[in-house]
Amino acid sequence: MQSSAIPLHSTPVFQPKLTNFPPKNNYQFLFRTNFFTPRMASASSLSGYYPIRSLKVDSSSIVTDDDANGFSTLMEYVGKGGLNVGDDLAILLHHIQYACKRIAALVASPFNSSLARHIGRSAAAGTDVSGRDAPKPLDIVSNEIILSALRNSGKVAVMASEEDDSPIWLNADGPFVVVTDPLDGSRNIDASIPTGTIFGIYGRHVELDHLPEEEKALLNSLQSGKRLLAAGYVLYSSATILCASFGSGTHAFTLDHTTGDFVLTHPNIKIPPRGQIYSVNDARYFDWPEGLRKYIDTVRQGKGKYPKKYSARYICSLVADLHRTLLYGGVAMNPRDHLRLVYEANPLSFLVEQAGGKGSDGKNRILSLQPVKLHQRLPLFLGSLEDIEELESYGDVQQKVNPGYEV
Ligand SMILES: O=P(O)(O)OC[C@H]1O[C@](O)(COP(=O)(O)O)[C@@H](O)[C@@H]1O
Repeated sequence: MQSSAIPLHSTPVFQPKLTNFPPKNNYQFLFRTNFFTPRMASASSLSGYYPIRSLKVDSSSIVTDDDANGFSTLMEYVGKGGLNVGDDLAILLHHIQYACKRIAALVASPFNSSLARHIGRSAAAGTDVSGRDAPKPLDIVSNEIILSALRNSGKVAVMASEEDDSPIWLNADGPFVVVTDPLDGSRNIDASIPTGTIFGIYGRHVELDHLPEEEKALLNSLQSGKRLLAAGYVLYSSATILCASFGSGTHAFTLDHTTGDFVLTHPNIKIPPRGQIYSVNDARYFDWPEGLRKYIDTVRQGKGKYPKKYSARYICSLVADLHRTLLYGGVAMNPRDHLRLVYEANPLSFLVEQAGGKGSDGKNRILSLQPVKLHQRLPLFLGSLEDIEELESYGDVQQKVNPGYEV
């Protein structure tokens, strides 16, 4: 139980010095935030971590409240008074959360469109960035931020990112492999619609250590979702929320901008077994197979197993659509081959399962799939256990017609 004595922080009011803005020809300011900059964090610089050990945690020992403050931060939660995930993973998380605070600052910055133009020009030299799926400049910047955080952690052997053609080999001694979509939903960014970062963490396959770098980087990145040690997303919205699982429940932490800490606000999220919301781009209705059409027609008329008329909600930003689904229940889906197994479907299915829900491609459990290609795409259905099972019972729910859409 959270203590009711949550301290109220006074928000500092900064007087902008108008003469300083915008800074002249210098976009570096966008990378600076008021948060602490971790360099190479070490176990001794992060108080209270036990030496490295496996991720088997005793959830009965998890401390969710800090006596002094009435809340616990992400780093306290994973430290020795909480989950005690071990030094290596705690250090890695420290760097990932810092990277996400930088991305949060970037997407909320009044200058991000100038940055987009600036970086867009350099990225465009010799490259066609006009296509719908072409990386947006903020994708590229976010990718760089995550890459530098993982490198600085010293704990990552390989990073595989949706933004890169191939995985990047970082450190032969790094115990972890990180897969990531650094900025999902970035097509929404110019309208300030929520976006998110997704990440999954695996152990490095030591038995592959003898292989050439390129080969072991790829094989380490193609691990089945069943092997995830931890996964998470960060939602950049009216609040910045880091939602993570280390294999013992799904927990969400909200960024307190006054302290720079992610504070535990949603311990042990349990997705309702039924929701009353479906989330899909239903302009695609006429490209859907019969089974999916029937399912949606049925639930929106209140004729499904749950006799309520379902409502539609679709942000078109996977992290935001999933976050709502975790809290309110229902189904978030993209029935066409669009979302990526490695960077999106696996980490998010892990979180959903840890919250008691289900992640499916319409036929199979996502976490049981063996990725064969790094950028493999598939239909994705995430949500309440009973809703997903009902949807799967319609059989024919994967959209095969995928013409590529203009918006
Ligand atoms: O165009 P659709 O099929 O509605 O797809 C929308 C989905 O695509 C995404 O924008 C991801 O696309 P990208 O991986 O190409 O960025 C999700 O955030 C969103 O859920």
